[in-house]
Amino acid sequence: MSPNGARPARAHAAVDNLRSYLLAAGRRAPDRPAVVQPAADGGIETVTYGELERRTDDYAARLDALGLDVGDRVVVESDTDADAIAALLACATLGLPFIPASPETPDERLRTIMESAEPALHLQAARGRRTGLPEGVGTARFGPDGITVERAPAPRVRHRRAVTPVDTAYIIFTSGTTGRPKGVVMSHRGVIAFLRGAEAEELITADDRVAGTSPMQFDFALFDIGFALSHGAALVPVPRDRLNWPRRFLAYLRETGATQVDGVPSIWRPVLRHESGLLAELGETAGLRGILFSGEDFPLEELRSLQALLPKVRVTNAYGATETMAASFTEVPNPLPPDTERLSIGRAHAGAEMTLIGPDGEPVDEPGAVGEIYLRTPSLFSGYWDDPEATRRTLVPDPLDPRSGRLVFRSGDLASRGADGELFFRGRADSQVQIRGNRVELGEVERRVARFPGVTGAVAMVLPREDGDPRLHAFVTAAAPGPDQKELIAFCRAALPGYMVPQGLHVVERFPLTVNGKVDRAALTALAAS
Ligand SMILES: Nc1ncnc2c1ncn2[C@@H]1O[C@H](COS(=O)(=O)NC(=O)C[C@H](N)c2ccccc2)[C@@H](O)[C@H]1O
Repeated sequence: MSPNGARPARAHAAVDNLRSYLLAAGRRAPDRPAVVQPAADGGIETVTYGELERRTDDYAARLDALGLDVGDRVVVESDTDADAIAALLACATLGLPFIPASPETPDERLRTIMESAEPALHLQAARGRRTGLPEGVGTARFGPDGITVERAPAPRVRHRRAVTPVDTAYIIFTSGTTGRPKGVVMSHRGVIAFLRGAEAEELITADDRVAGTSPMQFDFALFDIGFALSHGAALVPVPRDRLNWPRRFLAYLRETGATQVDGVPSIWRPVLRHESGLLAELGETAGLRGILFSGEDFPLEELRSLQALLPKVRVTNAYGATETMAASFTEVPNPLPPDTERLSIGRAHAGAEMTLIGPDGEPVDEPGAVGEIYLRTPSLFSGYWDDPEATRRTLVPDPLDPRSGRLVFRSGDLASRGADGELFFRGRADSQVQIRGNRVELGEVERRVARFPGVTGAVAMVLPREDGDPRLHAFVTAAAPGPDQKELIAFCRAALPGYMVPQGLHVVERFPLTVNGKVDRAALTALAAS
């Protein structure tokens, strides 16, 4: 029992909490669709906002009975569907930070995350297959009939009485560059401040149906949930077994009436390669009107092909990091001007601001000059879980107003400003590489290689060599029979300075992808070493 006897209050409806914020739009219209998903009988079913709220309350009552305290973590392992969303919102209602995980998460990685986060409970879908969970953790399953507890969480004292906006809504573990996953801690206030900024962009309305294609442990999936529900729109989570087959993916978009498709650039690669005709038809005859991408640069040739097939569809470049959910939404001009070298990431969404800072800590304002993006925003993360050192390096005093005590997000991304002040993404600061003392912009190498006839994609990387200088490698995908390597190198030499001509060339069938759908550069490194 809690020291003061009474049970902890739930999040008060009047203060910022992810649950009340995401269900508010549906309160005014409880019969509108909240989630469109596969039905048990193989068809499509719609879960209304009213049903979603009832399921959320049902799960919250069951979780409350377990005696957890505000701040106790809950791993929620599932693909995205209405029940999973109800589980997330039930956690938010009680102030239980959720740690989303997708069923594809390898056992070892889940164990590492759980050792770090020490969750009170592992909650998976009724049909989830995860076993062998650590002894000290409670285990339960959620489904249409509510939550069934297999192993109750250890009893604890409940110290907290209220759930406040600065309490943690979720922790997303990203694969930190050092290999140890970093837990990005996001408060209710941070997420809601961001979603309010996104709403100000007026990208969608309550009549939209937003297809989400990211796995749940990627904050892109949480963005899709928040983005759709905060507008009172419907979310259409695309099951993985449909996403991976172009024809089925496009059929599912048509069947569910998706009007907006969110995802990383790589989700379009198989569709462009194998089903461009069906895609064009979808743009013509179905209700598709928007595509939003994020996570990494969209290769320009692929983006041009997509726009040519979907001339009426607005493409939005959503830029940002998990630590602030995102930063900007920029419409991609259609068609892309032929001399486009890099994509604009525009300006920060309403309520935030991106500043470029040079190596000397001074602002960089002149057009074309490269600086590191520092983001001023109310949607800052609270810090990295249990890692004050990494937090101090990333949440830094505002370089333009250091005495104010205000912190800003040091993004690690480089950008330059265009003539009207809009930003252009120039890659990661830590991937700015030196070859023989010269700074190489990998994007420039990739763009040149991708222009070679027959090349369908290019990724450039600098790989260290035990004995000598780092070497510049290019990995290409190409239509058969693949490029003549000497001709491709000569083609690069004709336009790039010597130090930017790839010294290693590797033709691959397709680019390896991370679980979040980004190009897996670590896998390419291993391939180059093999
Ligand atoms: N539109 C981009 N162009 C080019 N590089 C990019 C871009 N969006 C990120 N990135 C890169 O990815 C990094 C962030 O990676 S991340 O923390 O995993 N987050 C994401 O990738 C997605 C992000 N949280 C998000 C989710 C939902 C909507 C918008 C944005 C950024 O620092 C950039 O380097």
